[in-house]
Amino acid sequence: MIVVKELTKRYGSTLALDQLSFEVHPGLVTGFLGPNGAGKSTTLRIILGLHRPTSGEALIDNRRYDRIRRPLHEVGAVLDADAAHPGRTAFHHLACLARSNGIGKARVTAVLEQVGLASVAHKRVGGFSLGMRQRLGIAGALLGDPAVILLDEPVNGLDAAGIRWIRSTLRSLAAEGRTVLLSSHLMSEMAVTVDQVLIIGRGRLLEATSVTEMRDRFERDVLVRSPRAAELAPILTGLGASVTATKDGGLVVVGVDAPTIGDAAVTASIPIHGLTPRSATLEDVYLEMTSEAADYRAAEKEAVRP
Ligand SMILES: Nc1ncnc2c1ncn2[C@@H]1O[C@H](COP(=O)(O)OP(=O)(O)OP(=O)(O)O)[C@@H](O)[C@H]1O
Repeated sequence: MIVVKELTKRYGSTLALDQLSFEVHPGLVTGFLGPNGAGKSTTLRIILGLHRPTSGEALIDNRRYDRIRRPLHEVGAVLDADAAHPGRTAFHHLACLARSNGIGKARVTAVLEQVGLASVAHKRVGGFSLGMRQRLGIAGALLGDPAVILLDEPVNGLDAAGIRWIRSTLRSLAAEGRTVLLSSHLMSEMAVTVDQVLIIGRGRLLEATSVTEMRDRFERDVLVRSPRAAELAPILTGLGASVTATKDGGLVVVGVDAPTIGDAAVTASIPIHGLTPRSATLEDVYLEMTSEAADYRAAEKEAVRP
């Protein structure tokens, strides 16, 4: 389990993290989302002891990363798909990593097998596609069989097959009881991959919830069109709906679903000309949540332009 407690990080005058707190639980895939510059990489780097927080702390199973004696056995991370030297073979790259952590070659062979790179184990990394390099990164993260796995933007630039592979790999790692945290700035990619989402903007936590909860919460309304809308409205209100008339004579109905509205109209012999359920996509919700933070960054970049 990862616990982030009131993390604040300043880079000079930039407040990258502002009292950020959250928990990441085992057995689930958790997405760490936020627009560019929101503070995701900074947070991951602090969790991994690569940056020092200005204040607050990040704990992995109750310890700071720099207090963990055999880190590769407890935390596996992929921050950059290009971390491996292009002149080395996949096997050599992993073998070096393994040796420095007291891990044997049999484990190297096993993780190469696990990520589907066994057939190219002795090929140079320089000739690998992004998808293969990403698999190699994950193989490195899995070397020590860690309970916690952190990935920074793992699906960035991958093709559909690569994304599908990452998704199923992360799901099975979580199903084994591991804590899996991955960052992304794209909700669309995360919606089908993660169970939980942590959304940040301007270094602050905006939302911590499950994907299912987020979908339910933001299910929107039904747009109803009827030549006798004025008669239909009180009937729907009587069913517990909240009904608002639009300027062009439609009804926006919240609280009852489209079939219920249709049935009520038939019972009252009121003709219906349109019945449109409108649910926000997770992407809409995410963009709405983070728009202020994104605008702030865009404005900031605009301001420094010559
Ligand atoms: N080493 C650094 N020195 C100065 N400022 C930094 C440094 N690292 C990050 N920042 C700033 O801190 C803020 C958070 O950056 P961070 O890279 O953590 O965001 P992010 O959410 O990972 O963004 P992205 O999706 O673009 O990678 C940004 O304003 C960034 O410019």
